[in-house]
This record gives sequence, C-alpha cells and structure tokens, in this order.
Amino acid sequence: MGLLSIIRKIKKKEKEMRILMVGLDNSGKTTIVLKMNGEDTSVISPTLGFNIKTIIYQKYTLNIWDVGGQKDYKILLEELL
Ligand SMILES: Nc1nc2c(ncn2[C@@H]2O[C@H](COP(=O)(O)OP(=O)(O)OP(=O)(O)O)[C@@H](O)[C@H]2O)c(=O)[nH]1
Ligand SMILES: [Mg+2]
Repeated sequence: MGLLSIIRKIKKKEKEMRILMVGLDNSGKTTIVLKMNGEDTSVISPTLGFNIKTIIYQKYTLNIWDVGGQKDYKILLEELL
C-alpha cells in the first residue's frame, strides 16, 4: 500500500496531518524524510531532539516530526505520542 493510499484511508476529510518518525537511532528515519522531500542524503548527522519538516504531498500537507532515536530522547517521544 502506497503512502497516499494509507493517508486517504486514515483521514479521508483532513488535509493536514502529523506524521511521527520513530525508530532506533541510526535506523534511517532522517534519510527517509530527506528522500521524500528530494533532498541530499550524502551528509547526515544524528538528530538532536526532533526536527519538523512540512511536505506538500498532492492535496495533503504532511507535518513530519523526525524524532532522534537515541535513548536520551525516549522521554521526549513519550510526550509526543
Ligand atoms: N546502507 C544504508 N545506509 C543507510 C540507509 N538509510 C540510512 N542509512 C545511513 O544510516 C545512517 C543513519 O541514518 P539516519 O537517517 O541519520 O538515521 P536516524 O534514524 O535518523 O538516526 P537518529 O537521528 O540518530 O535517530 C546514515 O549514515 C545514513 O546514510 C539505507 O537504506 N542503507
Ligand atoms: Mg535522524
């Protein structure tokens, strides 16, 4: 199932949504976000805290929260979930 089908299924009416990227540190979360946005992925550093990137995908606005996977950020993640 593609990203657009998943989005359509979850929220048929809402055009803006928040996507939380979670996973272990060094697992490739930031790389995925950058790739989705067509950005360079040749130099990537561990995410400190979190970064928010807004991507317009067809008629949807996706606010992607890319959360650092290091154990120091587990408390932060619990707050965001
Ligand atoms: N071989 C390979 N390396 C990858 C892939 N995706 C990401 N990487 C590399 O893995 C490393 C970590 O990628 P990140 O995107 O920073 O991982 P992250 O999950 O955001 O890490 P944190 O921010 O620490 O939580 C980087 O050096 C990437 O270039 C992949 O599909 N294959
Ligand atoms: Mg990262």
